[in-house]
Amino acid sequence: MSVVSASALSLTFETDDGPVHALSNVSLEVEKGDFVSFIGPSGCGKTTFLRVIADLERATGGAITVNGVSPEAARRARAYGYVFQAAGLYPWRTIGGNIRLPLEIIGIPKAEQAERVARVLELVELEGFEKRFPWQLSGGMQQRASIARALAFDADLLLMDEPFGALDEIVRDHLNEQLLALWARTEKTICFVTHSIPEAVYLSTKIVVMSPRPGRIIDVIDSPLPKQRPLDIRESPEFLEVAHRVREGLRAGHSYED
Ligand SMILES: Nc1ncnc2c1ncn2[C@@H]1O[C@H](COP(=O)(O)OP(=O)(O)OP(=O)(O)O)[C@@H](O)[C@H]1O
Repeated sequence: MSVVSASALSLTFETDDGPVHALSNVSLEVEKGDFVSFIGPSGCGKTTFLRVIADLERATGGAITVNGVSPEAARRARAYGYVFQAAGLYPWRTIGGNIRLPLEIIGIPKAEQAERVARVLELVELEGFEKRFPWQLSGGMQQRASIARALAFDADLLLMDEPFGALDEIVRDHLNEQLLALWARTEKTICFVTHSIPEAVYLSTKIVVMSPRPGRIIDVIDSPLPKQRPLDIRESPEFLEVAHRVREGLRAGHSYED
């Protein structure tokens, strides 16, 4: 069974300036354990697609299931953790307090909250930072804390919307490595939005190239790269070939617009 199964999905926003076709005829299967990146220019519907999976938007056409059920049923069953573009930590709560907050809201017993916080802090390599406040952490560490918060739900599916977009390249490289290690250890299914070709190719088992107006899929690339990926794999011919195909797809999508 696919984790996400979309078939001829479309979503049109009715706005004062007329309809906006954010998604058109999107069909995609995300299998358990996949690391799927969505790449494409601004406005091609990447965030909208993630939000449909998360039941934060409703499709206006086609069909989608998450873990075999409707996005609403999946949300109620806490099927996913969501990591946003900005870390979005509450400044008046400690890192541990931020991670705990959603667990408090859904009524997880205190002892289990503590266990989960300790486990996810270890997964993102932030042991010892539980009692610090967000402003005492670097941008990269804050983003890791927000990943920890999403992991604390213990869902098999992680939705990540450009989590590293605001970070400099060195920090981003490091977080990409850490995220791959975390993915390998936890065997989660990850849907990841990015604007960066190297990031998409480095991280993914499957790359979905999208194009705007209307937002649609141009190409789906199954990565030939092995699961173990040192950073210097980015200089290998296989890597460069996939990056080239992504770039070609983006270019083709762009000329469609003109
Ligand atoms: N609530 C909304 N009402 C009207 N239009 C919307 C709404 N949300 C998104 N859109 C439009 O739908 C299109 C797709 O937006 P979306 O945010 O999914 O794109 P994106 O690919 O994630 O872009 P970016 O890379 O800039 O985040 C855009 O044209 C956007 O303006």
